[in-house]
Amino acid sequence: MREREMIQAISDLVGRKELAEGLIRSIGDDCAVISRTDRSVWLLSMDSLVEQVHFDLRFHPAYELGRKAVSVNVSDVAAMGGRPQFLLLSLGLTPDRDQAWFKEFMAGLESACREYGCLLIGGDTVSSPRALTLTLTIIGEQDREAVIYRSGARPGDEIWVSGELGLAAAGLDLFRLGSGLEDPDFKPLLARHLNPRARVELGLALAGSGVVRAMLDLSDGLATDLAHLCKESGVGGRVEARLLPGHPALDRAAVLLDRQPIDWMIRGGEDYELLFTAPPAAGKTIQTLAAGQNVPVSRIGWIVREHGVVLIRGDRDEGEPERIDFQGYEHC
Ligand SMILES: Nc1ncnc2c1ncn2[C@@H]1O[C@H](COP(=O)(O)OP(=O)(O)O)[C@@H](O)[C@H]1O
Ligand SMILES: Cc1ncc(C[n+]2csc(CCOP(=O)(O)OP(=O)(O)O)c2C)c(N)n1
Ligand SMILES: [Mg+2]
Repeated sequence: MREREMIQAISDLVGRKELAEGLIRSIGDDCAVISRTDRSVWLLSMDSLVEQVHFDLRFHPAYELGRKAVSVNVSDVAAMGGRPQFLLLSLGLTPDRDQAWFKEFMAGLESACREYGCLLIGGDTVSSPRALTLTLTIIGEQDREAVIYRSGARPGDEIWVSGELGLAAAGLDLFRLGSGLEDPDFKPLLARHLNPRARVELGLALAGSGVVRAMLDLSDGLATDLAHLCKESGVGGRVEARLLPGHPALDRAAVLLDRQPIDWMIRGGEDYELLFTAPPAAGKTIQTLAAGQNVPVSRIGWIVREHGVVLIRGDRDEGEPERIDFQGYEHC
């Protein structure tokens, strides 16, 4: 059974029940949404990092791992346009982790918490015989009306993405193959895998703007995450390859490793950028707002009525369209 089918089965099982009092959104978005006050809601999500699945301790320093564990969780709150507030941390510690490692890990975790303005308020500590596991629960908040769901995209919307795509996946491949690790040009790629940052301020600004119809964060890669957004919205997406935001180092790494940059950009995963849709008239507002945050944003395609996610290579009219739905990272 695949990861997607498993989550669907879980959702079908518990989704049959009526929404409990105060529950606004359960399984299916980046966070569950629960009523907080008349005007505001809590946003809740959890993400695990598992040794050998999400990180390799041979090249992942403890400090950066502590930061990443926080950032990937905070990113799910940013994806709803929320403000991160509290964290719970469950540690499954293997016998090979010494005190120096643990101190560095906690220093990284603490620095990220400080940066995002959230507090660690509890958790659990257990032993794990083989794989180190780091599971965090994040709690954020936002005004009820400002929360941005995956389900709001409408035909005619433009599709936007923050930052650049594919860097973390390229960095991971460099680490795996032990290539180019001393090359200063590749630093941004390696750093993006080890220590991504969540786009909290941009998410908040987009939520405040009122012009964004749907949003999520990119963890599994554009091909999968845009498919999630489209499925939840009951629409399809068209993406133009030439509009995807890359990075000069991606092209160099692709030559070195004999890979295609576009594969990293659409299938690689762990970008932790925001993917969102808005009507064309909102384009100016979005550009101005992102410029104010010093975050690049790119319009990469548009939403259509017909289901499916299609990549257009070459020009809009003559490129061969290619279905890419759910071609990103999958666990099972
Ligand atoms: N084991 C599970 N039990 C209940 N809900 C789950 C489980 N795994 C995933 N989900 C829910 O399914 C949705 C998709 O999960 P996931 O793909 O991990 O989201 P994301 O990529 O944003 O972290 C989320 O709403 C999440 O809360
Ligand atoms: C050692 C190692 N191998 C492979 C990967 C690549 N990888 C692992 S999980 C993942 C996708 C994102 O993780 P996931 O747990 O699916 O995050 P979520 O969608 O739940 O937020 C990727 C690209 C990695 N980061 N480290
Ligand atoms: Mg997410």
